[in-house]
Amino acid sequence: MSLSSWTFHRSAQRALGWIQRRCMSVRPAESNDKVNNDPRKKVTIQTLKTLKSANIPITMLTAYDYPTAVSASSNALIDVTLVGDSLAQVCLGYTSTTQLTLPEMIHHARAVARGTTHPLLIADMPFGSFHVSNDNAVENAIRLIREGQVEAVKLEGGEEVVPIVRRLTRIGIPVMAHVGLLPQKHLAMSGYKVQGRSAAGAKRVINDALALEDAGAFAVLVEGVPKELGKHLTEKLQIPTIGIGAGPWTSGQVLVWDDIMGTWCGHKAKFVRRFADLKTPRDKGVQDYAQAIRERMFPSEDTESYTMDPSELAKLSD
Ligand SMILES: Nc1nc(=O)c2c([nH]1)NC[C@@H]1CN(c3ccc(C(=O)N[C@@H](CCC(=O)O)C(=O)O)cc3)CN21
Ligand SMILES: CC(C)C(=O)C(=O)O
Ligand SMILES: [Mg+2]
Repeated sequence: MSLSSWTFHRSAQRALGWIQRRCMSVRPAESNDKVNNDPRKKVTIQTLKTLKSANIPITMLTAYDYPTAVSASSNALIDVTLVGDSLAQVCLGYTSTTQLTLPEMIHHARAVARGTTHPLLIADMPFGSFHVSNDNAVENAIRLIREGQVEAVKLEGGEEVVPIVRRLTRIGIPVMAHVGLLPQKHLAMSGYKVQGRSAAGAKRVINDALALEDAGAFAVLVEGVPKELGKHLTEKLQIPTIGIGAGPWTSGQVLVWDDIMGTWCGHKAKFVRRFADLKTPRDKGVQDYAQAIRERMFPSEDTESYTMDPSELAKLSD
């Protein structure tokens, strides 16, 4: 594609996106003027801080490919799109997130980036991509930004990842921290268990979160903790908290795409709410399609087939 037609293509795409988004829903009217009611307006790290201070819940949803990214961008209500390493399980069929590689994450992040408009775009740093050394963590975070085309990275861990978070934020890579239940540690923890139920456990999570805020994290994701701890952390931290299984009082909430759509067939955690049931109509679509072929009901001779001019057809048997 030539440079001028490429430029035209991009600006036409942008204009089309603008028109589409203008036609889509905006936030409820009762929200105040701090809210991003303008779907053309890009959500930034500053937006998230403003939302926390205005006490307006931050909305975050995972996406793993172009169509899910387009859907997550389809109205102004979603603030953040996360290319979570849950990608491993819900999209790639691995048994855990520890099996996901950095090239796989980059491949999906790029696709999500192509479909993302106003939401802030964040990718998880996969297991092993930030543990070997600080230099290696920086290299891999740069790959996610440059090749994966995301705007920030998220990484799991407490005090042990503070030096990495400090290094990344200092060189201008925004970091979302992730504390509480850490799925990448399921092997060491013998499963997925709610964290911080005891006072001592809760203090560990609080100290982790405070250290990560001090290291420069712009927000902290809090997974699988009692609701009281979710509230306490949100009050104690300056930066926004995004909860998943952390109760209703965090600065925002996140869930996995397939969990809200009802298409995930594996274990359903207590914190999951299905907001749609797409599995039933999806599987019925497959069944109806196959059945129509078997019964020679597809394709229709009239409306779904091409025709040949009869005179040309006659020549075939000459
Ligand atoms: N579909 C899906 N949704 C997710 O939220 C998710 C993934 N996959 N994969 C990556 C991680 C793994 N996550 C998980 C996995 C299991 C539990 C879980 O079974 N929790 C128990 C806690 C029991 C307890 O300690 O009391 C539960 O029953 O809710 C929680 C989070 C969250 N992430
Ligand atoms: C569950 C969310 C928080 C996540 O980290 C993921 O989707 O990988
Ligand atoms: Mg994750």
